[in-house]
Amino acid sequence: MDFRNVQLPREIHTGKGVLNEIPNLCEKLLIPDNITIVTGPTTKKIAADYVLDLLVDKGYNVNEIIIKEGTQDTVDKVIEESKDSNAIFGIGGGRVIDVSKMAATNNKIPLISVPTTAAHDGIVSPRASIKNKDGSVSLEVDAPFALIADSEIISQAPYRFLASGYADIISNLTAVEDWKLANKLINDPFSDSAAALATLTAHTLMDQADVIRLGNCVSAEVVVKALISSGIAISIAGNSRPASGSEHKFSHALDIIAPHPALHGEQCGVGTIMMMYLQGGDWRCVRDALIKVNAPVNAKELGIDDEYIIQALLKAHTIRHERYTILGDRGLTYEAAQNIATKTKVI
Ligand SMILES: NC(=O)C1=CN([C@@H]2O[C@H](COP(=O)(O)OP(=O)(O)OC[C@H]3O[C@@H](n4cnc5c(N)ncnc54)[C@H](OP(=O)(O)O)[C@@H]3O)[C@@H](O)[C@H]2O)C=CC1
Ligand SMILES: O=C(CO)COP(=O)(O)O
Ligand SMILES: [Zn+2]
Repeated sequence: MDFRNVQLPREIHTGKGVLNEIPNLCEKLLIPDNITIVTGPTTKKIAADYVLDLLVDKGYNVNEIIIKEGTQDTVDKVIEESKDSNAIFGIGGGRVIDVSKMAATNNKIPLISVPTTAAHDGIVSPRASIKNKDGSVSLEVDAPFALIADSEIISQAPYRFLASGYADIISNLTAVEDWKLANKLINDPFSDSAAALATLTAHTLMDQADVIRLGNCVSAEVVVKALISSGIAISIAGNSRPASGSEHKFSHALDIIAPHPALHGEQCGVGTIMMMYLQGGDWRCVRDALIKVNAPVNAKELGIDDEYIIQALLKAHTIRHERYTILGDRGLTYEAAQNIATKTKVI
């Protein structure tokens, strides 16, 4: 029999002001004495210092590490500096949370994920993306032990992050189609329940564009809950297949090629429009939903030159080559790439 461990967070707290629940949560989770907070220079002031005071008031010894990069060197530094800690709090954006996930997994201690934006489903998934000389590598890690997502803080972040999280969820639509294709063509293991959850989450958000565009606490909570569902779909699948297909390959390629890449979810949203065109789906409907939430739908709005879009389309199939998608083994010709991007109004 094939046993697999599906890892899910044990505690999920979302809503306005949930940061204040952190001391009681620590008590409930029986976290003993020493806590490491990993944060960034901006997010330190937005949330980490506040949490640090709450924890110190509760009697904890707290060590705060401020990181600026999501590289292996940074991970190694956090592993070393948190080796005597009983838990890590990752308080910040995706980079901070991924470095925290890596360190917590390595040191076999629980990670409490405290996102300050809802820009992608990495806030809760058992994956970490670490930068290297070839761009980045996506690694399997322990899922966060708990998630504390304060919708007030998340709604006060620049609106762009929320639209990015929305687009990252919409990209589940093409990811799942790619996964079905790979299952039919090369017998790639497929999970009906993970695919159904990922697709349902994307459809639910498609219908909620008018709520998201308001950028308030309710919008933040709707996106956070969708990101949680998507992260759970990844946990059930045991890999990122339900949430990452050809559109993510395009975004990963842009991260390598474009001199100034846009946000992860923004790029995935534009990739979804083009890959859905290739898959024969209703790409106009995806485009309309992204326009409604003010997410980028073309090269200009991404702030990326047309030529980099074409180059990323040409490179996309080489990223994580073993993951079969609509791009096939050989990828696109220059003419096909140009045609897809033009037809979908991306360039
Ligand atoms: N694990 C996974 O499955 C996934 C991981 N990723 C990874 O996540 C990273 C991208 O994450 P993302 O969150 O977009 O970006 P970053 O974590 O890089 O954060 C971008 C900037 O936003 C700042 N910031 C964070 N929160 C706020 C806030 N509330 N108000 C104002 N500024 C804020 C950060 O501050 P500060 O300088 O303090 O950090 C940083 O300067 C990449 O490394 C990517 O590879 C992407 C998708 C999935
Ligand atoms: O971004 C992700 C899901 O939204 C994770 O994707 P990757 O596994 O391609 O890094
Ligand atoms: Zn993503």
